[in-house]
Amino acid sequence: MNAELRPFSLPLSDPLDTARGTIERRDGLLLRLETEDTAAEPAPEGVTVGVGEATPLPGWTEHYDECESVLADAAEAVDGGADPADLLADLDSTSAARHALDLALADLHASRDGVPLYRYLAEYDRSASDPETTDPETADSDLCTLVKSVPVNATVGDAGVEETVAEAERAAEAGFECLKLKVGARPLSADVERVEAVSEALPAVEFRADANAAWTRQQAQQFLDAAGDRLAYVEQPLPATDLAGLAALSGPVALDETLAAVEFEDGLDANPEAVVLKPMALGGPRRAVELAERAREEGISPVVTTTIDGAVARTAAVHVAAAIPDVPACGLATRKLLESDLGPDIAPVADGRAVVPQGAGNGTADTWGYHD
Ligand SMILES: O=C(O)CCC(=O)c1ccccc1C(=O)O
Ligand SMILES: [Mg+2]
Repeated sequence: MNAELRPFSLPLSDPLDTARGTIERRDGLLLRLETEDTAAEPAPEGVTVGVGEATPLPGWTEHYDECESVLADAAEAVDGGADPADLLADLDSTSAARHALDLALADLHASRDGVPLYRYLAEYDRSASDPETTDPETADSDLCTLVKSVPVNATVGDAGVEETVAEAERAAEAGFECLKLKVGARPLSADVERVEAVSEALPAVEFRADANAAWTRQQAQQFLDAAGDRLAYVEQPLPATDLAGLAALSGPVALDETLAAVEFEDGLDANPEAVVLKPMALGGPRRAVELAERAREEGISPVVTTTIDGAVARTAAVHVAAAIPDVPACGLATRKLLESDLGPDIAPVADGRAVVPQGAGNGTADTWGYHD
């Protein structure tokens, strides 16, 4: 197998203001695997390609430099004859790098099988969770459900009341039925006012708020008491590792940063309303689908989002969402925040839903040559 790495840098046209600061650009690496494999039905070209993306974001993943260095080692090992699947374990503490390899492998397998990535992911999860009863002969016919699109939320950055309402109205006008507001960057009373204003302006829309770990226990409870009734949940009201505080809050809470900082099972024990699954922060699309299944077993809602990734990882996250039955609205409408992208958008958002690509694999292998 042959492995190649290529760095990229994507500026945001619309920087995202959060309680943690402003996200202005996304730098990352594409990983391309190519194999002349011995599949029953080899691709006409005689090779199969898988492309993965690592777009690290400290706070959720390792830093860029570490990501680049471990991926360069992995690519060299693959070129030297190592089985890439054996290298995944080495990347356990570098989730963005692991994501690139996990996605490249999943894309390669799905492409070789001639199925869209979401079908491969759903199948992979079934056989992982129930190896005894999954008969490979019949499994595929059981899983022929066509998922054409998945529901997505609009993401509204931190801003004053008027701008927040205007932005929310534009999103609702564009067909979004679920909106996520960034909070925690201004005084509590101002955020409560923003939530009240949007929910009064748009009574039919479901709202979420994301505090990006900005509050103390007391502030978080105060916000939930004042605005909780108007919100489906508050994402990450407290610092990532304050599990006891998160578990003690009264009102609906979702975990995001926490999932990148502690064992997933410990996060589930805090009994959140929802878990925000970022494949980039969890080590890859296959892992994200497994964790979604675990959350569901506990009655916890799995919401899929990205760290504002490029087209390769964003499309893969759409496949992850499509592999989860009855997935709730996901934070996947982030293409419009980017000024340029790794390739054409094959999972475009319209009317509050993202189109799920139906070609083989992730469908983004040609992004490799896009900027050439
Ligand atoms: O979930 C969404 O609506 C979009 C993604 C998002 O908010 C986000 C994007 C980059 C980094 C962190 C976050 C976050 O959920 O906190
Ligand atoms: Mg979040």
